[in-house]
Amino acid sequence: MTADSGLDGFVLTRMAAAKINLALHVVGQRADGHHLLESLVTFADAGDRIGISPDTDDRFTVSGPFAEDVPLSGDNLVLRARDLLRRHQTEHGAEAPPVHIHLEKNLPVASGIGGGSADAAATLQGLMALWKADPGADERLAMALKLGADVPMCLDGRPLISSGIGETLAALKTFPAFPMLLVNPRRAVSTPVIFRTLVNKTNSPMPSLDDARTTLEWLNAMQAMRNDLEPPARALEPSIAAVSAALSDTGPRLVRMSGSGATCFALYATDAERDAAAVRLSQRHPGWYVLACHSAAGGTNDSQG
Ligand SMILES: C[C@@](CO)(OP(=O)(O)O)[C@H](O)COP(=O)(O)OP(=O)(O)OC[C@H]1O[C@@H](n2ccc(N)nc2=O)[C@H](O)[C@@H]1O
Ligand SMILES: Nc1ncnc2c1ncn2[C@@H]1O[C@H](COP(=O)(O)OP(=O)(O)O)[C@@H](O)[C@H]1O
Repeated sequence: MTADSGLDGFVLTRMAAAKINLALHVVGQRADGHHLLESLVTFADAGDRIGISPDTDDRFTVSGPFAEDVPLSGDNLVLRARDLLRRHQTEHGAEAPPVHIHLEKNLPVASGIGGGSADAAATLQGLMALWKADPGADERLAMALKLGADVPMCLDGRPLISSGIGETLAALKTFPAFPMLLVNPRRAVSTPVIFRTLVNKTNSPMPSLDDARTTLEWLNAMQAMRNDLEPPARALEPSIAAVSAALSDTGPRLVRMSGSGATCFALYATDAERDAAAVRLSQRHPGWYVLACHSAAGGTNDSQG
């Protein structure tokens, strides 16, 4: 396992898109301690990248700006996904020959935008294609959940509403794309710690989103929603308040923290407004991670208005 330069020459490449919890309501807790969530989720048109090629032995290499922050051991979600799918193949008498997997780590680690989950999902998808593996929908969901609560939604990759701990997914019939900024203060935040410090485990559910059609209707609906993990994350990591305030100063339509933090997102009316905000924030806060991108559109509505 060594550092490597890039993805040129790989037989197969996959994007592992950043996941954004546009809203996240914690509505209960299971007997096993896992929290029951309702979340409005979309994906960025940017993220990590995975390359896979057949090889004589299994290999794993990592490059990219956040390569040093990911475990290179078997704990890496890329390797856990590979090993899980291989076990499934072996149990079904199917082939799972050695592969070289390369991870281009572009997303900050432990940042609330599901980089590891997206990497696991992209690895499963890539290896299913390479090994011609077809576990079926139920087994695929079970494997994804074994890797993490966010992995099923990352496999889906479209704007959706998730519930349970992330096992129930409902794709959105319409959802607008937005010019979006993702900003992280480069402070890792631990998901289990945030869940543990959350005081109120039973909060009001998300409102019905059945009537939202236009961009304005979606924005109004999202403004009335919350991220219940934001208060405990702000208490643990004060730089989240600074990121959120700096984003709010740039005239966006919505600012909120994603997942368990610390990344905050801002949605803008136009690419030009987003780009001006990105320049301003990068100049004022050179230590922050600032990514200008678009969020994915759902269904047939790809309006950017
Ligand atoms: C909070 C969310 C929102 O999308 O995202 P991130 O902040 O991680 O991006 C997810 O629920 C995170 O999912 P994921 O990152 O896959 O978490 P997992 O590895 O399954 O769980 C890590 C730990 O977080 C806690 N956990 C996770 C999910 C959940 N619904 N309830 C929990 O209490 C548990 O202590 C668990 O052991
Ligand atoms: N491929 C990977 N990318 C990022 N983190 C990984 C990966 N594999 C394992 N991890 C571990 O998973 C944890 C959560 O990372 P990540 O998925 O980036 O968090 P989040 O979902 O909060 O953005 C980290 O503690 C990290 O060490």
